[in-house]
Amino acid sequence: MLLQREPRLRELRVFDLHLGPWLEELQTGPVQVTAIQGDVTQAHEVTAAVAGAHVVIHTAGLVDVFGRASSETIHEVNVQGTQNVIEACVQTGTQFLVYTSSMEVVGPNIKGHPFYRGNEDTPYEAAHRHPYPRSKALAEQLVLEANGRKVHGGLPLVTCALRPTGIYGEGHQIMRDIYYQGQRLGGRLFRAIPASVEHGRVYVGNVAWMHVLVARELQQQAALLGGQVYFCYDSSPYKSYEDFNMEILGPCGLRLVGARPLLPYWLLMFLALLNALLQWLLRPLLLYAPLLNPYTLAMANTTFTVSTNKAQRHFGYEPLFSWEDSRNRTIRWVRAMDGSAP
Ligand SMILES: NC(=O)C1=CN([C@@H]2O[C@H](COP(=O)(O)OP(=O)(O)OC[C@H]3O[C@@H](n4cnc5c(N)ncnc54)[C@H](O)[C@@H]3O)[C@@H](O)[C@H]2O)C=CC1
Ligand SMILES: C[C@@H](CO)CCC[C@@H](C)[C@H]1CC[C@H]2[C@@H]3[C@H](O)CC4=CC(=O)CC[C@]4(C)[C@H]3CC[C@]12C
Repeated sequence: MLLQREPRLRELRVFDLHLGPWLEELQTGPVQVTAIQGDVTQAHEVTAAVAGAHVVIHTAGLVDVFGRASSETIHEVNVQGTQNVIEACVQTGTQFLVYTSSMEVVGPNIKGHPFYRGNEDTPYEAAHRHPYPRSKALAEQLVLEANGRKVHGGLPLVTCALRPTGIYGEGHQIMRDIYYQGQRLGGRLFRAIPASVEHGRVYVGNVAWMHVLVARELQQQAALLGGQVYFCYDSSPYKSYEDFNMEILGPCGLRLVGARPLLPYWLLMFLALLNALLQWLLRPLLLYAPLLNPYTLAMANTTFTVSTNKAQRHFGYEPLFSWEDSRNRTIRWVRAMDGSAP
């Protein structure tokens, strides 16, 4: 999107642990695209990649709520990695840093308090035990506290953090896994979450667009945007996590069975705990990481939606993709996956 929507772009550097063939497709236009294979936990690699950059968009992260990675690894990538990016900006004189934070920095909290169509100023007790939200909250704090630090050359570092709600769209692995789960169950999914529990979702293209826009406006309005957080939002409907997924998986042939959860919450939590026990027992032999675990069940059962226009007020953000367009693009992606089932 930077290549399509940022006319002043002269070079795009993509720094990632895993580079993919998709990068070759980007290298066909007038803008120089530099792919750098590297690890954000390695400060020297980050510094080398950042040197000479005008703006850094730091979106790398270990997104794991399924117990695949250790809490130490999650912390090392998400927190230490972010610290490395900040120090690289300071040492090399890069003045603008945008961080991809997350709704999870706020909630849902461990007490299951609902956050109903809240905004960046809504009071809410952010309390986390899980390594992922803790790491995102610590990383966001580092980024916001770094705002105003002097970078090499004496100018101030200008930072901000974007907080996407549940991202969906092309490449969404969880949506993909749920689709194949439904196919294995004869085209059916079984409701486990009450339809009344709203969970915020935002299309990946609109998240990308907000990053492009804030990276541009951060340079023009440093005093207003520096040190700020912005929820990522669009016109995706407020629905339960499962009902939202069915907006996409329904047209792909799946059916959600049950107008209300087929099992009581206590039984679902028992099954989630059983999954967690199995994961622990099997770990020496294999990685067992199902969707259902105590954390994901609690998350899915706690309302968390945002209603805000802070990004619009501060830097003129308007979603680039309508709900219909976002939905149709995602449906097309799911349909194109057929035949590539794992
Ligand atoms: N998926 C979601 O619903 C949401 C994601 N986010 C945030 O968005 C950002 C992108 O996440 P997704 O696109 O969902 O996940 P993703 O796993 O598709 O993207 C993460 C990227 O970071 C790279 N990466 C991981 N460890 C690295 C390391 N040590 N060094 C360099 N690169 C590394 C991965 O290779 C991958 O390309 C993350 O910071 C995540 O916390 C925020 C809110 C919602
Ligand atoms: C119990 C299952 C019955 O169908 C449903 C399980 C759904 C969960 C896998 C998801 C429910 C809420 C999701 C999280 C939410 O969208 C916020 C997130 C923000 C991020 O930064 C990363 C992803 C995630 C933690 C997301 C992960 C999947 C859910 C827990």
